[in-house]
Amino acid sequence: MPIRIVQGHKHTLEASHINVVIDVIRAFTVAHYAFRRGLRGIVLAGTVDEAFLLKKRNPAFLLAGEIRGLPIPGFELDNSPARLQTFDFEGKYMIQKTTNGVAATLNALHAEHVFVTGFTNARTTAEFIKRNLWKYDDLTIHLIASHPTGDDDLACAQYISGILEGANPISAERTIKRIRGSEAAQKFYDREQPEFLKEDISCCVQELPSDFVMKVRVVGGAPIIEKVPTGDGGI
Ligand SMILES: O=C(O)[C@H](CS(=O)(=O)O)OP(=O)(O)O
Ligand SMILES: [Mg+2]
Repeated sequence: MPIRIVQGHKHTLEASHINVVIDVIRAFTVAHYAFRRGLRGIVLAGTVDEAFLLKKRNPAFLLAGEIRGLPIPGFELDNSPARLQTFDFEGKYMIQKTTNGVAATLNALHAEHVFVTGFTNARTTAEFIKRNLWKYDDLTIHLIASHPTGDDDLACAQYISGILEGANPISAERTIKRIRGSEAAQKFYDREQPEFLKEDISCCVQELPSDFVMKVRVVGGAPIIEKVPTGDGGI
């Protein structure tokens, strides 16, 4: 089974059947929590200007994201899963612009099926793929760990790979330990950087079984992340 793990967000990938883009800290943890709170979809924006343009065309959409991890002036939401816990997403759409996860996804659209996930939905996503898409004889999968150097997304990619292959899977506990110890996590524990919440990392390392996966669909040239129910085999 050719599963290839790729690290970073500036890749040029060959076409494949499945791409899974991983961003644990924090973009697709944010996405997962927002969907669990009623969000209907996420439009991906490559730049801040593009995000504002999308907002102009769709004033009800929420702007969310970061630059260097920090809030973007004029955006309703930053990239903190902890801060969105009380936000009402019911029936809403979000425009997301982030450094790693969103950029990596925009460079990973050349596949029949494109999924995104953090650790919170990693097992659900891996089991969904195994159940529904394991039918190709010559299946090719890219697991894209979007942080260029950090171990958080790489650990999660290896966790997913272990579940897909079923041989010597890495435990959730070991994966969580690597996420907490990763370079990307350290600023969240730094008391001199209070804008980064340690609660964000707690949000990122929980496994939250869901009845959906997050799948990218390109609508009129615009990539949108949507919920696909796990019970739905006909994706
Ligand atoms: O905000 C984040 O967590 C990161 C940016 S950084 O690594 O903190 O600078 O963005 P993401 O695309 O969610 O990895
Ligand atoms: Mg990240």
